[in-house]
Amino acid sequence: MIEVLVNGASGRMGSEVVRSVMAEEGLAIAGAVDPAAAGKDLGEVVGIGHNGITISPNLEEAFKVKKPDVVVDFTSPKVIYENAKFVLSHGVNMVIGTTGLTADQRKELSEIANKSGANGLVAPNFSLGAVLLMKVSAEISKYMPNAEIIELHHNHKYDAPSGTAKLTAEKMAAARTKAPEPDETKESLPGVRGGKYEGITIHSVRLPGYVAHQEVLFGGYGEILTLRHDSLDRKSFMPGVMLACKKCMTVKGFVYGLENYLE
Ligand SMILES: NC(=O)c1ccc[n+]([C@@H]2O[C@H](COP(=O)([O-])OP(=O)(O)OC[C@H]3O[C@@H](n4cnc5c(N)ncnc54)[C@H](O)[C@@H]3O)[C@@H](O)[C@H]2O)c1
Ligand SMILES: O=C(O)C1=N[C@H](C(=O)O)CCC1
Repeated sequence: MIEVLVNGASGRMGSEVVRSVMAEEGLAIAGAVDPAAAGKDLGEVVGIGHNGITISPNLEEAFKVKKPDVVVDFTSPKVIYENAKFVLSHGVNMVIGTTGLTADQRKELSEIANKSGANGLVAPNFSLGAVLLMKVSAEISKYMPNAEIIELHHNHKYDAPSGTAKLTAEKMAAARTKAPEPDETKESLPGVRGGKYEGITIHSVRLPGYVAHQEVLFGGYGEILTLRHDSLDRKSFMPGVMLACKKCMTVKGFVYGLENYLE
C-alpha cells in the first residue's frame, strides 16, 4: 500500500484528492495538512464522515506522526517552494499540482531530490485533455507559429497566467521552426492585448462559474484553427493525480508535466 499525505487537504483540490485516495486501490491516506483546518477530523472536513485522522497544521508536525511514501501538494504559489524543499530534503516522493514554481526553483528542487533520492512530478494540469491540448498545440506551432492563448478560470485563482498556459506557451515556442509575425496594434488601454511569452500572447480571464478552461488560437493564411479544453469538474484531475502517486514511487528523477508519466 502506498501511503499518501495530502497537503492543502481542506482546499478545493486537496479535499477531492483525499476522497479519491481513499477510494483508490493501492493507495491509503497517511496524513493530511492544512493550517485552515488543523486539529479537525479529516473525514468530516472532506464530507465523508468521521474517520479519526486529525489534520496537522504543517508538514513538520505531520511527519512526526507518520512519514509518508508520497506527499501530494495542492496549496498555494506562495508556499509551494518551501513545502517542496521540506518534503524532498526528507527523501519523500512528491506530486506537485500547485502552480507558481519558477524554472530556477524547479532546478533547485531537482538538485535537492537527486541528493536525497526522492522522486517528484510538477504538473500544472492533471487532466488528460489538457495534456493532449498542450501536445497538439506544440505540434501545430511547427506549421502555424502565430498563436494566442486564452485561459479562463474561477475568480478565486491566485495566479495569472495559469500554470497550464505557461507550459503550453513554453512547449509551443520550443517546437516552432519560424518566428511568429508581429502584429501592428498599438494599445490605447494598457494591458488590453494581454501578456506575451516569446511572441505568444496570453489572456487570463477570471470569472465565477469557470473551473479551468483553455483555448489556443492559431492564425494562418486566410484560416484560423481553434483548440479548446474544458475541465467542468475537479474530478477531471483525479485520474492523473492517482496515476502520479503510483508512478512517482518508481520513475526516477524530478520531472515537469504529466506527460512524463504517461509515455
Ligand atoms: N495541477 C492541476 O491539475 C491543478 C488543478 C487545480 C488547481 N491547481 C493548483 O492547485 C493550487 C491549489 O488550488 P485550490 O483551488 O485547491 O486552492 P484552495 O485555496 O481551494 O486550497 C488550497 C489549500 O491550501 C491550504 N494551505 C495554504 N497554505 C498552506 C500551507 N503552507 N500548508 C498546507 N496547506 C496550506 C489552504 O488553507 C487551502 O485549504 C493552485 O496553485 C492551483 O492553481 C492545479
Ligand atoms: O483552479 C486552478 O487554479 C487551476 N490551475 C491550474 C493552472 O494554473 O494551470 C490548472 C487547473 C486549475
